Amino acid sequence: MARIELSDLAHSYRRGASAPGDFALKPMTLTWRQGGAYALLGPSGCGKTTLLNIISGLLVPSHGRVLFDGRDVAHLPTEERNIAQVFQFPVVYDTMTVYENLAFPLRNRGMEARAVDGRVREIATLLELTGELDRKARGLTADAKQKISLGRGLVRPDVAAILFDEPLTVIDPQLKWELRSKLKALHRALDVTMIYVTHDQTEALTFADTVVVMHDGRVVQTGRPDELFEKPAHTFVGYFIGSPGMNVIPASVAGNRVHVAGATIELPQSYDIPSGKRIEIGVRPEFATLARAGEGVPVTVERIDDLGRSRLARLRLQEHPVAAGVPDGLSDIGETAGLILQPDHIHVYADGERIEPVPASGSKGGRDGQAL
Ligand SMILES: Nc1ncnc2c1ncn2[C@@H]1O[C@H](COP(=O)(O)OP(=O)(O)OP(=O)(O)O)[C@@H](O)[C@H]1O
Repeated sequence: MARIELSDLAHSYRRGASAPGDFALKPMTLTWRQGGAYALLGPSGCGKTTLLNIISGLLVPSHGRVLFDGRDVAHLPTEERNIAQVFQFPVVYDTMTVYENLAFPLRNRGMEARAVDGRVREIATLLELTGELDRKARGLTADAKQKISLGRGLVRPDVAAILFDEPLTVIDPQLKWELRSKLKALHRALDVTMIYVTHDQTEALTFADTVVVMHDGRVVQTGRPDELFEKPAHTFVGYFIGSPGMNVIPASVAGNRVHVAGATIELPQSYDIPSGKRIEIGVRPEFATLARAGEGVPVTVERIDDLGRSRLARLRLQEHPVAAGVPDGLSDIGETAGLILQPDHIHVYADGERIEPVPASGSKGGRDGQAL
């Protein structure tokens, strides 16, 4: 078990890389605490696998250090890092029984037979594989094989961390729910650091205590699922998490006043707006409400989606798409309408980064690296 620190880490697949665009991973400093359940979340191509491969030892970073409990392992191969990995597709020995597959990583490390048996049965119970232990892996379904792969990843009691790379991709949707909650329970039972890579926000938010959101080779936010929802640190996080995502609207902000499309909204706090940056406000559809024309910010109605228990308006604010709730009593909605944004749920962004309101005390904190 280990605390994993990535210190000034960056990676480029190109030789002589210098421009930011050359880097699959831009410089980052992160600490993953022992025993945490982490999800590494981001769209395809944002650098998740690159980061995971650097932690596991499949890739040597072009810059920076990878510390396991303070020891630099950046140049050590996977076998010397004490890491367990579960990949997208099952890795099982078809000719072995389920029991032998689960026992393999333990026997390989010279664990004595009685301890192997105890551990294999413990993991089999947790994954509900006890009834299958004597069956050959060959002939099992892809779902069952992936369960064995998960078991092989989880079986070693001595690992520094278990890395999961989109492990539920091949799993039937119904079983996905079950396995995800099982993984969460296993995490609690085994007290091991788990890093779970996914591009699926539901998987990330239901599995992890801490979600690390990546975008374009950078970590744009780390936080609890509710923090990512309530205070997206970057417009990308607001947009990527939530369904539909956060509305991002160009605006001008002065002190505690937001000016958008000719309307003015007073915010509960003031902002120091940096000059020369793109200023936007972000507000989730949950805190945006459709109103009659003449109220709030003028918008054009594109359509109203009936979601059964509620209605969602798809709007245009000038040329920008916006989603907002429709109050129960509002009917006969024409092409033009108004939009009410809840001031205490409006965030202000400069070049995509969230700006904190001016603190009442006037003190500002600095930040070096991120402790996850
Ligand atoms: N072996 C490689 N050689 C060159 N470029 C690579 C290599 N592997 C990845 N890249 C590039 O690095 C960037 C990050 O890729 P990476 O696979 O880490 O992203 P990802 O978030 O895991 O995406 P996906 O979910 O599609 O695997 C991408 O631009 C990709 O094209």
